[in-house]
Amino acid sequence: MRTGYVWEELYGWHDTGTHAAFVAPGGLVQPHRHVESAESKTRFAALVEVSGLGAKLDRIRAVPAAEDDVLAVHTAEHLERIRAGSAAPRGGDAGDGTSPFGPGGLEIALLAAGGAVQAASAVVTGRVTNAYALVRPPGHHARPETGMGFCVFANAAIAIQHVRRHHGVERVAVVDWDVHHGNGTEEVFAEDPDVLTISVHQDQLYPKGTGRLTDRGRGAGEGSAINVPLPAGTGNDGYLHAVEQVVLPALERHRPDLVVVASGFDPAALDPLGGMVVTTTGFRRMARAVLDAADRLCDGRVVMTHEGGYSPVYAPLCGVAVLEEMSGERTEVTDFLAEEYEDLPDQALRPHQAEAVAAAAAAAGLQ
Ligand SMILES: O=C(CCC1CCCC1)NO
Ligand SMILES: [Zn+2]
Repeated sequence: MRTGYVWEELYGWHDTGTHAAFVAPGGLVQPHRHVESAESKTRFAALVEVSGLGAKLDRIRAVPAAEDDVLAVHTAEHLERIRAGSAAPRGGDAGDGTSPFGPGGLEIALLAAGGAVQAASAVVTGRVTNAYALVRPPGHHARPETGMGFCVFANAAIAIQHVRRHHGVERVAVVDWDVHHGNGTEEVFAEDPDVLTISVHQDQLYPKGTGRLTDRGRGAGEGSAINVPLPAGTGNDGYLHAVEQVVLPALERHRPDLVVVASGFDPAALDPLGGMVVTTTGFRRMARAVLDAADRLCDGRVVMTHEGGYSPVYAPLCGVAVLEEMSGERTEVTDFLAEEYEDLPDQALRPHQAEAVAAAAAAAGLQ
């Protein structure tokens, strides 16, 4: 069992400025670092090293994604928008006005997509069993014609199209456990029956108007998108219930050659953007379930691309927990919150959560 790992220091140089989350400079909020700052990612990378886990992983170096790989997913206009912003003295924006980047941002965004491409290539060529691409900027909101939600390029989608074109991969399943709907990945593959996208997210958190039960893909891809909108306040048992009742049966039905996880840690209890109460234990259980399904279905081939997760303290703990499950290694990293939270009523599966999961399973024809 070999687990690949992508991290490049340059990801920490992606500059999202001082937008103080969503208030533009000059608003009523004292300027502060953007909520999508480097910190939660650089601290995750640091914990991988300091815990000793890094020495047991197969380090995969990222190279910038080739432009034809980007253009397999995005429009030429979008790529030019990023190129122009990157050449501007104060940088630019990925397209929605809240996804800024600094001068040179194109190179870093290409390196993020390229990190996902290299991780996926290492998995499908058998260099490693599975791989975690700790990349930045994130990608799961990026649409063909625009970036959004802090995402510049659709990293996972670009990696999927690359391995389908270059390594004969045909059927892919995407499991997105970021607290926000993976609208970009879903849109890229909405008409493609060979790529199943499953998003488990907080109902109508972001983007508004997408990720509904009724959004199931279109045309030839009808049924190739599954959405599991969960109520705010869902904890470990609710998430595991969603995985067991929807994700696993959908994976069994789709029979993928490769599983891609859009790994966001913003469902975590300490995350400033999410409204869920998942702990490291919850991420560990979800990862275990998906990894075991991949073992049954596709020789364990799993690629994870890092998405959201904004707690500088807690996201790193969640990341190490997932990497431990992927690699089979164990570290001395502990999470006292998980121990305290384990017995809280928040973590129990509540009736309205079970109803939401049952509705998603029914909408996906899984019941
Ligand atoms: O973590 C994220 C970013 C979500 C924010 C983007 C703008 C408002 C919410 N997406 O997965
Ligand atoms: Zn998110």
